[in-house]
Amino acid sequence: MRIDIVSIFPEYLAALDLSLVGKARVAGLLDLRVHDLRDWTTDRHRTVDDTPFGGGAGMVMRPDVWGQAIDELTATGPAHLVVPTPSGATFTQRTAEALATEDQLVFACGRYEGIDARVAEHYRAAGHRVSELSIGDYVLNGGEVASLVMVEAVARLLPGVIGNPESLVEESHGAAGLLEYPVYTKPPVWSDLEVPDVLLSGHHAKIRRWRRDRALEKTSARRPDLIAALDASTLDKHDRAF
Ligand SMILES: NC(=S)c1ccno1
Repeated sequence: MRIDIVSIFPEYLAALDLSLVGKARVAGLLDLRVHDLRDWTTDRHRTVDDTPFGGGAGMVMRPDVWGQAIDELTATGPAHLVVPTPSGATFTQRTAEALATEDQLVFACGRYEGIDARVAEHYRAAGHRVSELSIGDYVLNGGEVASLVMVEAVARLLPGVIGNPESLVEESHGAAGLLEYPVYTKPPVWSDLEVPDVLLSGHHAKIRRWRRDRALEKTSARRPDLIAALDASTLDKHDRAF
């Protein structure tokens, strides 16, 4: 997969050189490129914004500059344009799974009051998939942090990035559709708190059942909406599997 991220603060994306995503790039599992939007400007001040039509506070990012950038970055084939915005559809694990199947993602990091609406409109009309996505109901100063979040969520799903793909199944919001059960490691007693006996029993069926019950318990308490979204067959599968 190729991922392009365009920003006026490319250094914001330096975190993607680190840890699992950084290792995946070095290993060739992910072709991730970060670009400075100002490289597509043509004036001496490298201007990327202007005042909003209709008035109002702040500045709007110009469509012509974004158009030059996205045209160049999508020239090699069908790319999915992702625009992080608080007015977008909610980004979830299911969204990450869908984006992880794409050949190329282009993240357009808006700043100021956002990107001229015609950019998304133009690329939809040109046949590109365009997703305006929000990582939550709050406002950031730009799309860079949201892009970091979404790129990490997508990249970790790519083959070879996570050491043990099995761990993707039982983690929160994974295939099981639940929040993850509580996890423990050595020492067996810490701060007068003991690890649950069943986890020390070596009885794998009981451990699976205990984990399933804790996952259901936690999900029911914290995210009853996820329980409601599970169809009966999934819940039944939980009973059969644990
Ligand atoms: N909530 C999101 S994705 C966002 C982007 C910019 N500001 O907020």
